[in-house]
Amino acid sequence: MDSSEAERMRGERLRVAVGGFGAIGKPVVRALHEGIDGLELTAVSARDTGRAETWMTRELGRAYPAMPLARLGEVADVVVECAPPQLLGELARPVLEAGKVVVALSVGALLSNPDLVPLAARTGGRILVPSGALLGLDAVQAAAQGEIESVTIVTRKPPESLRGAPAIEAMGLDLDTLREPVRCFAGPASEAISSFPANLNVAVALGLAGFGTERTMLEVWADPGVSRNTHRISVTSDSSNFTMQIEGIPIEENPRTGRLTPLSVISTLKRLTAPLVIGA
Ligand SMILES: NC(=O)C1=CN([C@@H]2O[C@H](COP(=O)(O)OP(=O)(O)OC[C@H]3O[C@@H](n4cnc5c(N)ncnc54)[C@H](O)[C@@H]3O)[C@@H](O)[C@H]2O)C=CC1
Ligand SMILES: O=C([O-])CC(=O)C(=O)O
Repeated sequence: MDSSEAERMRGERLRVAVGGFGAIGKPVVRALHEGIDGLELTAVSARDTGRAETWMTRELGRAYPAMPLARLGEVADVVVECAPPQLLGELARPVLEAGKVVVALSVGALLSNPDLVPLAARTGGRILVPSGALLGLDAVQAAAQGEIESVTIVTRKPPESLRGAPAIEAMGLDLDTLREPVRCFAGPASEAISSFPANLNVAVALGLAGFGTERTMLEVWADPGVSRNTHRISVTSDSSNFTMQIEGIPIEENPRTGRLTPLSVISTLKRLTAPLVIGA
């Protein structure tokens, strides 16, 4: 970050761009449009620019500039990544090369782009991972400053929210006729993401928060008995043992994603400039 960038971080408004215009991107764009202290929305990126412009004009009364993911870093200090996971590198590399900030939602894709963290370390860029659909990453990170003995996460999802996952297709599971819960995965978080690239970012975020994705143990259930994306996390460590559960209400437009996730991004954005930061 050069001195003019540093000045902007201190005094001027931070410029924010949003890459991906779906279940997470739209509410985040709306919140930035409605106003977050110290932040200014400068651009968005969508697969279908025309549709995004129509949506913004209808819903917000103006269309913010739309541009390709790889160019968002040219017009923003902070770029929110909420696009399909295979596009994380394309969006993040130029932002990090410029020493800027990526707020990453496709956390699982950090594992298949292992150059991004060293790139950020070299340039002074930063990758911020909101807690997203999860909870308690602050406590897991604190416990990791001591000795963690185990971290487990058991995920139960309504069958509908697992539709399209490669693992479900490989199992030949008919999600429409499930009567009983079916376990679709058991193993380390690091191995789950290739089978569920759009469903288990939370397990990778949990792993990265403390015990490592290879030691963080995950079970995934397609459960016709739940209507919410449910994650139950248990941690044992030399400072504390804790168990946490979250039941996320799926977003209608994209039931793979819960309502809390865009709110978590908005909260992360607010904390970029807030004078008081809780749970930092
Ligand atoms: N960390 C977390 O807790 C969570 C992470 N996620 C992840 O966040 C990411 C975004 O999730 P959602 O908003 O729910 O997905 P979504 O599928 O609703 O939205 C993604 C958007 O990106 C757009 N897109 C596709 N190709 C593009 C391109 N070349 N350029 C620009 N935009 C393009 C799509 O048209 C779509 O509108 C996904 O990777 C998802 O797995 C989702 C939920 C929770
Ligand atoms: O909403 C959820 O359960 C989490 C999710 O999709 C993800 O981690 O990608």
